[in-house]
Amino acid sequence: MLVTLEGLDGSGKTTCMDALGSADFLPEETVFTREPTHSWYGEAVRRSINDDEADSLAELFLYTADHADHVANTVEPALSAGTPVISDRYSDSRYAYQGVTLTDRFEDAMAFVREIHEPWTRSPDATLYLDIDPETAAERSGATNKFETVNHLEAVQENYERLIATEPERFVRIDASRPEAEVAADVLDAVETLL
Ligand SMILES: Nc1ncnc2c1ncn2[C@@H]1O[C@H](COP(=O)(O)OP(=O)(O)O)[C@@H](O)[C@H]1O
Ligand SMILES: Cc1cn([C@H]2C[C@H](O)[C@@H](COP(=O)(O)OP(=O)(O)O)O2)c(=O)[nH]c1=O
Repeated sequence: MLVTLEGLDGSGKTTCMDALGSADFLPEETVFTREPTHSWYGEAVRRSINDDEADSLAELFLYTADHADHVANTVEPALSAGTPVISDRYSDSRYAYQGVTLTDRFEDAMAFVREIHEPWTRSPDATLYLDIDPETAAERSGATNKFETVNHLEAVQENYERLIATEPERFVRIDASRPEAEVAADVLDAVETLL
């Protein structure tokens, strides 16, 4: 089973991944992973994130290359062996974020990004959406990169809502504005139920 965590920057994904890492109900071999990954493709992505002049279409393909490598070399092999995979960000991040950065180039940028993935990606079985308002998200994330402004995060949030409306059965919405321990407890409960 592939479970993904999604949400705005600062929504608490890393904090919840840490809590999942010490959950005793998960098999020892569970793969905890993330996008951008730690591979050299992921390094290229981080370089682009920190470059305010990066071309948004080139950036989409860097993220997508990282995803292709992640699916082929981490996600699929684990799933084929029956090992659960939990990923901090995954394809929905591209649909939501690059669905915003590419709005000046495509009529429906999110649809374009989805079409690029559709023939080869492996969709998540379930996605936990850490729901938080853009102001709190920007505050918590410290607005350290070009994606972390309130205006940008508002548009990203709208795209996440579009994705949830399209596939409500895949998403579990978690109110991430509550204290860390409560959010993490809900995430653990949701994953235990899913598995
Ligand atoms: N529920 C919460 N309430 C208050 N602060 C939180 C909460 N969850 C996370 N934080 C803090 O917000 C910051 C961003 O959290 P993090 O888990 O790194 O988010 P993300 O991985 O989604 O960007 C960290 O300083 C973290 O300690
Ligand atoms: C995976 C992914 C991340 N991003 C953005 C979201 C973040 O602003 C940035 C880095 O992601 P990440 O390191 O997960 O940031 P955070 O822990 O703050 O949520 O990259 C995209 O725009 N598209 C993507 O496909």
